[in-house]
Order: sequence, then structure tokens, then C-alpha cells
Amino acid sequence: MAVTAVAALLAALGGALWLAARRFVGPSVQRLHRGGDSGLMHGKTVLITGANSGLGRATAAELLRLGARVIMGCRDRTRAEEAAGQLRREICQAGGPELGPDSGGAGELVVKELDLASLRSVRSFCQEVLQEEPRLDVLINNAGIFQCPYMKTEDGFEMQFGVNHLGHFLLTNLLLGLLKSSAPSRIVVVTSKLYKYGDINFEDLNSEQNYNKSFCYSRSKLANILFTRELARRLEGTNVTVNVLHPGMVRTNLGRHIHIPLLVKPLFNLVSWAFFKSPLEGAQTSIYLASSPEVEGVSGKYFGDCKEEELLPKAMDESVAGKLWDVSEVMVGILK
Ligand SMILES: NC(=O)C1=CN([C@@H]2O[C@H](COP(=O)(O)OP(=O)(O)OC[C@H]3O[C@@H](n4cnc5c(N)ncnc54)[C@H](OP(=O)(O)O)[C@@H]3O)[C@@H](O)[C@H]2O)C=CC1
Ligand SMILES: CC1=C(/C=C/C(C)=C/C=C/C(C)=C/C=O)C(C)(C)CCC1
Repeated sequence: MAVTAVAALLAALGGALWLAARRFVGPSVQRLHRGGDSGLMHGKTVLITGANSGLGRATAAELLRLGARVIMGCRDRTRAEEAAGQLRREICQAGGPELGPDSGGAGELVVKELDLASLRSVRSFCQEVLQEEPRLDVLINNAGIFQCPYMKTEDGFEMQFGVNHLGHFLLTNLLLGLLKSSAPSRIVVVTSKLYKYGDINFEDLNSEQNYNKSFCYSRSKLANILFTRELARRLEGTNVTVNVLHPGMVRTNLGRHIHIPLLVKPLFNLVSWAFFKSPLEGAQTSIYLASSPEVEGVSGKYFGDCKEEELLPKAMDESVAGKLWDVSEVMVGILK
């Protein structure tokens, strides 16, 4: 009995040590921009959806530090103002450059309400942006929802497809004129490697016949890639580029709809601490695509860890991408 207990304790200790070693010795994405780059985004306006949490928040922090005017498109004003306040304090406490448009150092943060589960909200958000912003240099379609129970958006779309694909589809289309008049400009789309398990089943895009939450997330992330590739084709010659990235596995609030028994949660936390990237590590490819001179003029490509990666054939199917574009135009009501 005692021998078994000691063996179990040793195994647990060994496991914990191994996880810790993996965390600290394992590969991590190098942070791209340090002090010297602090003016890289000065004079540029960046719009990030879902900027109050996780990857969006980390991307906003870094682009702010690099001098950008960052518009945080968020569905909950209170949560967004709270995040913006924290970001401003973090930059000041880190002894970073002074905040504000005339400081010549860090940029400024602007919070605007945007609920991607409501086409009405997307339209009024874009109207506000078009009225108030003379330019838009970078649009980052980052917000996302993961494996929620079956829910519909205000307009009756399955929630994951509605928020992750259709809301961003309308947003991007309504802001394209401003992006073109601000060219050279960039669009950055956040997808997931889980796109591999999705398919665009045109006969049931609202999942009314059958709802599988994993499949629907994967389908929405495949749609992000097909959208990027079709848009890149349509934007040829405009000096507006669009690229898509996967961030890897990152410790964020994305797993909020996954219910894990209270007793097992510490184990999951340990595993995520050991194996998942931090939000700042996960945000590196978004920051890279938004700001690096290395990707000037590059369009229609898929990135991970700041490097181009190969896509499965289903994500490069031009006829599916074209059909998805046409169907999406009808769904969001922008068909001319
Ligand atoms: N974390 C990971 O391991 C991975 C993440 N990704 C992708 O990264 C992106 C960012 O997710 P991550 O930072 O991890 O997750 P978080 O849950 O931390 O952030 C998601 C953001 O999206 C916002 N959001 C959700 N629904 C809406 C909506 N209807 N309208 C506007 N904003 C909305 C959330 O707002 P609120 O806080 O108000 O809910 C939040 O700001 C997603 O597109 C996700 O698919 C891809 C692969 C792996
Ligand atoms: C941190 C953490 C969680 C978060 C999970 C996340 C962040 C899931 C990410 C999903 C991925 C990889 C999506 C890919 O597109 C759980 C499971 C709720 C349990 C408690 C610890």
C-alpha cells in the first residue's frame, strides 16, 4: 500500500517536473518587435475585433506599443473599457512610450461597440467608423466563438458560422472602400488548424438538420480561409492585402463553453499552462502580418508562427470559395 502511494507520488512529481521543463525549455515564438520598433505603426489606424480578451487584447497591446491608433471592436462596452484601461496602465507601468496621438510614442486606444452576432450592429459600427475615421490601415478579424451550444444570431444564423464568418464577411465588405482609399493596407484573418475537420455543407449552413458544435466551429474556420483566398483574388491590383493565420493553442477565454468538472479543472489548467501558448506568444503571427515590412505585398497566404504554411486542398478550392462568397452576400444582404 505504502509502496503504491510513494510510487504514485513520485510519478505525479515527475510528471509535474516534466511539464514545467517542457514549458520553460520548449519552443516558444520569439517576440518580434522590441523597443527599437516602437514607432513602426505610428500614424496607422488598426481595427481589431474581439480586442478585449485573449489574442485580440494581446495584439492590441503590442500594436498600441508600436504607435498605432487601435480601434477595439467589442460587443460589451464595459468589458472593453476595462481592458482598454488595463492596457493603458500596463504600457505606462512598463515605462513604455507616452500614450496619445501627439506623443510620438505609443498610439491611442478607442473603444467601439460591435456585436458580430447582429448584422444591424455590424452596419451601425461600420457607419460610425466611416464617419469618424479618415483612414484604416489594418483590419484584424480576430473575434471568435468556440463550440457553443446551439444558438442563433439575431438574424437567424447558426452562432459560430454567424459570428466567425458572416459577421466578419459583412464588416470587411463595408470597410473595403476605406481600406482601399488608405492603401497600402492590410486585412488579417484569424482562423484555426481545426479548419481541417470542417466542410462547407451549402445545403445546411444554419445546421438546422443536425448540430455538431465541433464540426460547426471547424466549418466556420474553413470559411475564414476560403473567404481570405477569394478576397485576395478580388483585391488583386488594389494594394490591399489579406492573409490568414492560425495562432496555435493559446490560453484564452475561448474554451468558456467547454464544461469541465470542477475536480478535474486544476489538471486541465496544468496541462494548458504546460502546453498552450500565452496570449502574447499566440498573437505574434497577427502582429507580424499587421505590421512587418517582410509581408508587404504578400496576399492570400496562410501563416503559422510567422511563417507561410501549406493548406489542405479543400481550403484552396476556388469554386467552393466563390460559391461561399456569393451565398454569404445573399445571407448578409449585400447582393447588388
Ligand atoms: N485560443 C486558441 O487556442 C485558438 C484561438 N483561435 C482563434 O483566435 C481568435 C481569438 O480567440 P481567443 O482570443 O482565443 O478567445 P477569447 O474568447 O479570449 O476572445 C474572443 C473574443 O471574441 C469576442 N467575441 C465573441 N463573440 C463576439 C460577438 N458576437 N461580437 C463581437 N465579439 C465577439 C469576445 O468578446 P467577449 O469577451 O465579450 O465574449 C472576445 O473578445 C478566435 O477567432 C479563435 O477562433 C484559433 C485557434 C486556437
Ligand atoms: C485554458 C483552459 C481551457 C481553455 C481551452 C481553450 C482556450 C481552448 C482552445 C481551443 C482551441 C485550441 C481552439 C482552436 O481553434 C479549458 C479547456 C476551458 C479548461 C481549463 C483550462
